[in-house]
Amino acid sequence: MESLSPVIGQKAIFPSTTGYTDHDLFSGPVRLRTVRNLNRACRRLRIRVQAGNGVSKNAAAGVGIDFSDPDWKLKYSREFEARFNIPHMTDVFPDAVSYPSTFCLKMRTPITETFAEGYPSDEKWHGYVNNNDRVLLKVINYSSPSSAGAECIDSNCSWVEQWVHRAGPREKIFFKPEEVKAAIVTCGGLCPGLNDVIRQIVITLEIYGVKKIVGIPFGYRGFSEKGLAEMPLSRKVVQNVHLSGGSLLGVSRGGPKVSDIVDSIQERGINMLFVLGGNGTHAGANAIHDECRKRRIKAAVVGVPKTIDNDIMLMDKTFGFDTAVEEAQRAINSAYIEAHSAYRGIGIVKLMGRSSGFIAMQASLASGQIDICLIPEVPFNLHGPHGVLRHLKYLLETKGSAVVCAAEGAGQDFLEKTNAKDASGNAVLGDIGVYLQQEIKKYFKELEQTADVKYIDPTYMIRACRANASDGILCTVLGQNAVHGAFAGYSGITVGICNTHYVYFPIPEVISKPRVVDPNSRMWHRCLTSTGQPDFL
Ligand SMILES: Nc1ncnc2c1ncn2[C@@H]1O[C@H](COP(=O)(O)OP(=O)(O)OP(=O)(O)O)[C@@H](O)[C@H]1O
Ligand SMILES: O=P(O)(O)OC[C@H]1O[C@](O)(CO)[C@@H](O)[C@@H]1O
Ligand SMILES: [Mg+2]
Repeated sequence: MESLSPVIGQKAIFPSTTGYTDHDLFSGPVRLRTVRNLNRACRRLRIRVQAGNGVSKNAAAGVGIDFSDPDWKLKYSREFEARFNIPHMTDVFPDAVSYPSTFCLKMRTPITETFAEGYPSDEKWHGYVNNNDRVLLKVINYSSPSSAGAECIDSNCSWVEQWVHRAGPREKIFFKPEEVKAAIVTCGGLCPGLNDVIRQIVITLEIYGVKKIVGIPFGYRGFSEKGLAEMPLSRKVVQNVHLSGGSLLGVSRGGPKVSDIVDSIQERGINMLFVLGGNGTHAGANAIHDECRKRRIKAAVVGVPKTIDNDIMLMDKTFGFDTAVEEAQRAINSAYIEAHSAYRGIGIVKLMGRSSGFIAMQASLASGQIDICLIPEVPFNLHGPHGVLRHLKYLLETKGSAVVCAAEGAGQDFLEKTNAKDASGNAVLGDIGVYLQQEIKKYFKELEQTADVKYIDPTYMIRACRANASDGILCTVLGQNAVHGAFAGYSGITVGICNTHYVYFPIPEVISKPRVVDPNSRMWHRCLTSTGQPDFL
């Protein structure tokens, strides 16, 4: 089929031409100077958005689509359906046999040891999800490309429905529970909720009747490193693990080649693999899925996206993000109290967020204590008449104190590049927090003005904690749905929440690029409104 999607995994997007309205920005009392600055911000933001914001929106728009074709919408929908098709075991094994699901909550007979009497099932139970059920990926019908945050396919912002697969238990399953050996692995950095997801996967597997469940220790490394033994898992083992942060199984970056991982999967007889991690981990999971197909191994590889950075495409949020934001507020509050109590105090908080400023933006919004929020997606000047330093001077003169929240990926252009990489190949970033602290001190020293600068770096504290209630629930649903997806015979998929519903995505679609804050989104505009910060360009 002719490719109609402009860029795989990327929607064709027309940028807003107006950015935001005066009403949106000036709904609260704003100082005159700030109004002037915000006006300038509007103009500059507009220019920047049109220039592309890193992701060249204009360049992506309409590429490959013949809008003069009266059927272009139909073709786009078909192409979309194909892109978001979720790989199934029957793609490779057309004769794969299905069985009535052993997941049936209505007939609560205890799971028998052997299923010798046949699988428990209840055909009248309406708790299953039909394979043809779909969830709408985009729910806003933008009337114009100039609407804030508009993501359009054509220049009229025509409405084209985009459906993705609904997650949940299916009536037919493609694995006999007694033949399943399920493994769980957690990779990358820590994230609140890892233990909650592990727990739910184990509990749900047991409900299906699976007896062989193991944890692979310390991420993908656990597949190859000697001395790292599988950890047997059961409801009893995981019962209370969600009460603490971290990962029961341990995490790591780097590790063996995909072919070595698949060798190990074959040797161990694993036929269900649940992979908890971020974009790198999912790239690995997809490669494992591909390699299993190549070798004609009947295995289901299912991901559960984990990242406090919230940088995974297409989903409302990833688990752990809410908790990280909540924890981040504690650091912001401390910085605020320090700054507020000091004579001409300035507090700086650096938060995680390698390429996405979601934590910094949301924590700034939630706390209401931030005067300047700096994120990787929005460039800024430190020096000069419109720079951050000049604004800090203004804040000290008018408010007496100021608090800055910076995402770790912000302002990297100011820092010396080292080309250093971590074990997974991720760039090691310079410390923007330390740099800001130094530059602020220098600036006020040169002005011969007092500035009491306090720097807080709560980095690991915001992700090493236990999941909060909302993340706990999200983890529960995602963990359960991961198991349902595997039993349904899907592989190379990941689970997510989409417009409050739960869905399965093919892995490549969610890792095609990092999800970033759209500087033209209502949320970033709300953040600017809340902080009152000007454009720093
Ligand atoms: N393209 C890839 N193909 C195969 N494996 C990969 C790929 N990228 C990363 N990995 C593996 O995935 C694991 C986790 O990757 P990484 O350290 O980048 O964390 P992540 O999953 O992106 O999570 P985080 O959000 O914490 O960064 C590592 O073991 C790494 O070797
Ligand atoms: O120090 P570590 O464990 O490599 O993790 C740091 C990284 O993990 C993340 O939290 C998730 O990718 C990033 O924001 C951060 O750069
Ligand atoms: Mg990553």
